[in-house]
Amino acid sequence: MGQYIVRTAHLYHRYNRQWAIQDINISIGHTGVLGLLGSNGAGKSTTMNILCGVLNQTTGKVYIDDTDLQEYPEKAKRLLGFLPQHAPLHLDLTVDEYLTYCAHIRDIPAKAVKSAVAAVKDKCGVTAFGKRLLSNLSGGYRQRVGIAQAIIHKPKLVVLDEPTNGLDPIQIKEVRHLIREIAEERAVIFSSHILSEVQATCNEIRMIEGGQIVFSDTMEAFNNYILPNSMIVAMDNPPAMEELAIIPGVNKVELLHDQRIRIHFSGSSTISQQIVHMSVAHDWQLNEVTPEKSSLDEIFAQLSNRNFK
Ligand SMILES: Nc1ncnc2c1ncn2[C@@H]1O[C@H](COP(=O)(O)OP(=O)(O)OP(=O)(O)O)[C@@H](O)[C@H]1O
Repeated sequence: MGQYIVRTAHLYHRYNRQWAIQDINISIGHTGVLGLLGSNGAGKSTTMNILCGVLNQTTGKVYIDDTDLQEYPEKAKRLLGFLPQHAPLHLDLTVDEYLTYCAHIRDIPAKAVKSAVAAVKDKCGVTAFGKRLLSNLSGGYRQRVGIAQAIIHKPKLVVLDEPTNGLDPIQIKEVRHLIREIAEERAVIFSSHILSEVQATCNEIRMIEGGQIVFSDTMEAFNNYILPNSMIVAMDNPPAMEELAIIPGVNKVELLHDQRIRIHFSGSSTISQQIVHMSVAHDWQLNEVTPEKSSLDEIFAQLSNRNFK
């Protein structure tokens, strides 16, 4: 068993003249969830399709548990399960028929198929829907069946491309829970364009933008990295805006419609303490300080500029 269940080395891909991804190096250990976060068109699906051997890279290597995916596709693909962005569901089949079909495709021995289908239905919470046509399931349950087909053969690595896309908030919560459960026994890679989604589910994060990885670390490191860069303050006796604007580190102040003030700053995490001290000294009667975190767009912009790898 290798150190990593999946490792890519200098993956590049272009569909036409333009590179869709460039120099993607991702590795993940044998358990846990790695989130691939990126906006639309960033290169998530391209990366995942290559990771799963559905698309051949232009250059670079993918190793699944140290097996070269291009050289030994059959051996490598036995180790992985994949839920593409558009789940490969046959809507005219029942859940039982579909999962039985998937079990056969995955080479599960005939006498073990029934128990494999029952076990995966139980794991994914679809036991009650075995006889239901897939076309009659809600989006959330279809997605559960999509995840079930990806894990029916007990792969060591599961790759899920935007698994919560189009689901309602309750379904999203349930699918997240399922992903975390699945990841207790194996590695999971999943993609999303929603930061909170990745924050809620993953231990590791890789942020991709313009086809390149712009952040690669643990979720904890990422959360520490996205420090607040603005705050909302409310005061009963506020000073003139100019007085706040000249505080060192403050970039801009905005008076909001409810008379609260948004202060944009950079480089200093002590601005809020300074405001509190000045408020006491000048009797501004401060009654609220709320830090605001950057939007995902701002984080992408910051990280892309720094080329932080
Ligand atoms: N089959 C294709 N032919 C040509 N260009 C493609 C093809 N598929 C993707 N692209 C381009 O490659 C780039 C990366 O696309 P990709 O689908 O990997 O991004 P993504 O992060 O998964 O986006 P989304 O969340 O919208 O699916 C984009 O510029 C996209 O337009």
